[in-house]
Amino acid sequence: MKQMSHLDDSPSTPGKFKMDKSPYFHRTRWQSSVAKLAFWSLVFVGLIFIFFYRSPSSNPVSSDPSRRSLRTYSWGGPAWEKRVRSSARVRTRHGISVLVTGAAGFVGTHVSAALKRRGDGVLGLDNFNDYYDPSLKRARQALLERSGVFVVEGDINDAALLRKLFEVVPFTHVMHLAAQAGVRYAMENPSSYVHSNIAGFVNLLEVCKSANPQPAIVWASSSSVYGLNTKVPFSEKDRTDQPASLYAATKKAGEEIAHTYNHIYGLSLTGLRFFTVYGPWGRPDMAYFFFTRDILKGKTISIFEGANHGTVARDFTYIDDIVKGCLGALDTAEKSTGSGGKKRGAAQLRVFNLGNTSPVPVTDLVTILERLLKLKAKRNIMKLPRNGDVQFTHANISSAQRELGYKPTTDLQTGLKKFARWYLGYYNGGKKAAS
Ligand SMILES: O=C(O)[C@H]1O[C@H](OP(=O)(O)OP(=O)(O)OC[C@H]2O[C@@H](n3ccc(=O)[nH]c3=O)[C@H](O)[C@@H]2O)[C@H](O)[C@@H](O)[C@@H]1O
Repeated sequence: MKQMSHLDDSPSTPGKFKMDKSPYFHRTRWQSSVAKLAFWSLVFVGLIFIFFYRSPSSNPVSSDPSRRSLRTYSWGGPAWEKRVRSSARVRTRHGISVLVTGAAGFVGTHVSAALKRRGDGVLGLDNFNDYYDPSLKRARQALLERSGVFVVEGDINDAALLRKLFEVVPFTHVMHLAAQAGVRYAMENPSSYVHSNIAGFVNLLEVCKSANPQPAIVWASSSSVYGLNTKVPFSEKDRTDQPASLYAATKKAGEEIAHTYNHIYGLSLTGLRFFTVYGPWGRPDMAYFFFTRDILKGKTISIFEGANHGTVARDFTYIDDIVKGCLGALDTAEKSTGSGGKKRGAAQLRVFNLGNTSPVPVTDLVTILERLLKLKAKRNIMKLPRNGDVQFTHANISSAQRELGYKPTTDLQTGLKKFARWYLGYYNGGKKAAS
């Protein structure tokens, strides 16, 4: 055995074997081992340094959206609680107190401002993730702060934070708009959709079902749940079991999850299927927004078309109309029936289309933008990629009209005019183009 281990240790040249016995050799070998160890340690440390320095995700917690909940947000303390309470304070006799998730988002900002304007109590919550330029979210936050809405920085996956908020304020309603949006991005980062639209939603519902009193919840579903449905206009009764993107699948899952929490815990739940919402303070990942940016920059834009040059169209819906639909849903939401996590009776469960009822081809959208910006777009017509997009959407809104008093009044031309005016103002006459 000894010989074996000796052999294992020894260099392969037999001549050197004898020298092993010399004390001098021991010393030099020890020194050279230390030098080798030091050398390899340096190489190792260097490699680690290069890896972290060069890696685009040197801060994996903040740059991987699926792990955003691991980000630590600071909240709590008497001053913080005072701000929460004051923001959520109802200022009219029949007002409601609403927790708006995704408040620094496009729809969230508009809905929060509208609620505040009419005297309701509003508290915002947003994780300010970097799916698109967070400075736009900060600007929306500043706007809300000026009108008295405090936006708490935190994630809907943070149960302790949500519980704390309900401890401080007995919210009558939750307007749940926080989500991972965007149809095409779902192929790049699927887990962020599961994280926000499924795990986050369940976490929120868990806290709501245990709250006392339970709030009524209105939340954002999507027109994308109609997926490959070909029956037009889309009615809430149509099939929604053929989603064309993971985004759509997570929104559809949300509708099923809503059913479960309504059934088991008596939570009052209303899902709103938004149809391609656009307008001032919009989302830079949406076509009308980045078409505007690229036309101003003189960059070519890709316009999708269906098979055999088929028209791709959307039922574009203006933000102010959507806001009215959201307020209508909140105002007609019945109370949840459960308490202490137990159902006491049947509760309301609804789903509504909020669209414009007049689909417009994407090519026409570009023509309107050209007129408004007084510039010719460089158009590249290409086949609709197989990455989640559907060819057209068209809402039947009779249900929302009847039950929410929803009545869209803004056509695409008028709405885009308001958007373009905002865009040019916000980005300094188009000189400072959106990133
Ligand atoms: O209605 C909805 O539920 C959805 O509306 C939008 O999704 P989408 O309608 O696809 O909106 P855009 O991404 O702005 O696309 C608008 C139209 O432009 C087309 N498009 C998009 C990108 C592009 O480079 N070229 C192009 O022609 C799309 O195919 C689509 O017809 C939102 O991004 C989703 O978050 C939302 O849930």
